Amino acid sequence: MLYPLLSTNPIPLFLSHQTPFKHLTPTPGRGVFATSHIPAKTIIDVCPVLVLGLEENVKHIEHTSLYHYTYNWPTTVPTGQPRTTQAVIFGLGSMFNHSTQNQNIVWERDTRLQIITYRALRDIEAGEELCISYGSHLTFVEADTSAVAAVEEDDGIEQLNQIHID
Ligand SMILES: C[S@@+](CC[C@H](N)C(=O)[O-])C[C@H]1O[C@@H](n2cnc3c(N)ncnc32)[C@H](O)[C@@H]1O
Repeated sequence: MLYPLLSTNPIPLFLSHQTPFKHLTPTPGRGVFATSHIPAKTIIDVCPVLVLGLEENVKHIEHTSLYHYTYNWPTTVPTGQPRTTQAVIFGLGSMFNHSTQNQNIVWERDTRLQIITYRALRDIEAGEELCISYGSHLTFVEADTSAVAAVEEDDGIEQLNQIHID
């Protein structure tokens, strides 16, 4: 069953439980797929986020399913020290699966505007799943067990530096 995602987004995408690429290990659950060619550097989506309080996250969210749909988000405690909390991503951002081997989407936080921008890392062909990197501290076993570990410091903060944006 394919769910078209065209109503609010000009990029041709669909949400599905299946990958049409048999040589790729399918990721569990739903994922986002391209319905036609997407050129490198295309902005896929700009998603607003809900930044969770540190205490709210530890006391509540970590004990719920929502925990699997949050991103690390930098924050500052009242004493001025930097800390990492979590943020809920609205829209497509919560539906991208992780891939070490086949990452084709990069993302960048804007902590002032509280948004995340997703962009094509390279040309993406019709039928390919759009995958991001969740970084190196996964809370699940990656479906593609042949994947090599992600670079330790790569938690997505500097990912847009990997591509040159004109
Ligand atoms: C943000 S959700 C992604 C959407 C999710 N597949 C769904 O159907 O709602 C993150 C969850 O997807 C699963 N997931 C994402 N990438 C994966 C991968 N490479 N291998 C195994 N599970 C993955 C994990 O259960 C993870 O906690």
